[in-house]
Amino acid sequence: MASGQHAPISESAAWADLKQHVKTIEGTHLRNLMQDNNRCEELIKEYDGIVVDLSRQRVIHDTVDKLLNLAEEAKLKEKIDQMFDGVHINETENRSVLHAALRAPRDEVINCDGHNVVPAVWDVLDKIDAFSDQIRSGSWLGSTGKPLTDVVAIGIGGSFLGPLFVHTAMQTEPGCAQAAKGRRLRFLANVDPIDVARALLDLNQETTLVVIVSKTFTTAETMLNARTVRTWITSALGVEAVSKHMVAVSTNLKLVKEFGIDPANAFGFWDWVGGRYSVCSAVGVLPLALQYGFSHVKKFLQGAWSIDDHFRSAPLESNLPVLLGLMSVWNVSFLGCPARAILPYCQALAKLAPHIQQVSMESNGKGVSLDGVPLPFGTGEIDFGEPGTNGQHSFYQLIHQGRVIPCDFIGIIKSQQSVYLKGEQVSNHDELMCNFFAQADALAYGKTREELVAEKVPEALIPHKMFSGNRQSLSILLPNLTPYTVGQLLALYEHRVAVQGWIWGINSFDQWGVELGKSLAGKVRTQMNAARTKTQPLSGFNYSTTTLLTRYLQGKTQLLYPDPHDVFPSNVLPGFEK
Ligand SMILES: O=P(O)(O)OC[C@H]1O[C@H](O)[C@H](O)[C@@H](O)[C@@H]1O
Repeated sequence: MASGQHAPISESAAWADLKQHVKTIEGTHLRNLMQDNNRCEELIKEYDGIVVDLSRQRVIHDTVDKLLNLAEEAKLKEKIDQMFDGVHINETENRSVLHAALRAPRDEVINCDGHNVVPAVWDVLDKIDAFSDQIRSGSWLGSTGKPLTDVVAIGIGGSFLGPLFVHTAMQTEPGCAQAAKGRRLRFLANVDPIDVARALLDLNQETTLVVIVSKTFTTAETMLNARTVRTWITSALGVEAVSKHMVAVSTNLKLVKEFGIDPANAFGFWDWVGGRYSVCSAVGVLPLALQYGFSHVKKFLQGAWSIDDHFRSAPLESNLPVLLGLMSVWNVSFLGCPARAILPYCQALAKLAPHIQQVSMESNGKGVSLDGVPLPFGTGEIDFGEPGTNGQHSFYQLIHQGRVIPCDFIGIIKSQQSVYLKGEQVSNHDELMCNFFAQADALAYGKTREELVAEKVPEALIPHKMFSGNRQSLSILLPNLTPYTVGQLLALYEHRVAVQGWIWGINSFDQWGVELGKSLAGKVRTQMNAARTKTQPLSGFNYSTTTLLTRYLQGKTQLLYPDPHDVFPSNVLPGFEK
């Protein structure tokens, strides 16, 4: 190792101690561990209405102590402090990591490079408050004098997944639903023209506001979609309509202006907000405020801040994101479980897993330490998930009897919607939650041969009907699903991911791994253009790519640009008739 470089955490005594400890845990079964009420009580934690039950993790008191030793070894407390102090912990990009400042109360002081960033955050929030109110109240009208009732938010990755998650979670909350009456919010992420067709279906240019969301304002997919939708607007309403129908969210206000958007209609944020951590900036706040009004979105920010404040101040042993992160490190690095299932028993959380997938996998899927030293262990988790009970009828088979996949069960005490049919044993939400409670115990306890014999199951079927159990999960119970608790849930996961990254000693805030594919796509684009317009032969690709590309190019001979009206044929997109 070069001088100045740190040894990976796996060379520490705390890591070795945990490795050793695995043998002790291998001698236990959750079936027995769950009988120890004191242990369970110790592992059930609560903060600001959220209950986190870690008792079905494969841990005993000692394990938690040893994980806390590992946290100390990794200087976790210092790392948390450094983040809130605005230290440039994203070293490869030389940036602070201050998404928590996006939800800080007005009177909070959070410094970045010697100045308090909170007033600037609130300047943008106030601007969104005023703008969204103008749109919603109809004091801002489209170019033909009609109110703008529909919003299309164009963005991808972090400029899409977080806002979609929160929108999905708020949609059926009664107060939010009431506030959104008569309005539509659509997202356009994929560069696939099919996504354009879906996003614009049934929309009318005269009543549509387009929000282009891109931190860099250079992302190829977003910019092509933005140009496409601009054409959709201008070919119906004229070029002058852009100022009334298109606004932008970006850190790159220069490019926003060059695109033709009035700087007055641009909502900024800062390089200390990572894309996947940007939902609390104008990236999420603007589209959500347009749909639901700023007051609801403000509660979402307050919920996130509640966890931020807890994260920076609670002792590590009762700090929810810290404990959640440590459990994940234990599962991934010591118990050999590289995947994690995120299973909300709430349809409104249907987009939680896709969002956390980016937050977690883009943050922690790294191969080298902060110092650039290749790591002798794998980092990151393979995150996936679906709402329960849908997942139960799909992939849970594998989780029960196939591979061991630690699960996050998320349940809600009071549902956004209440249905209780006369004569039914339980309400519909209770029925859902019966599954939430049952699945965690089914995984932990399993089913033994003895139990099956007692049930007189035929011998030949016994091996098929046995469940090993001892499969770890954790449960998060929220009092309800409101903008506030959605904010809490978001921050809980964001900080948990950061904790994991700090323990592993990686930079969770860069994403160099997405660059290579982008630049290779650029090379293909250049050659595709040359092949289509100058019938130039392909060069520089391997045999396989050349073969497939040739087949692709032969399959489509279109060389001319169609008339804009053909770009949006009327049979696909009403409102774009010739
Ligand atoms: O917001 P943008 O600059 O358009 O970036 C959109 C996305 O681009 C890349 O794929 C990055 O890996 C993501 O982290 C980012 O969220």
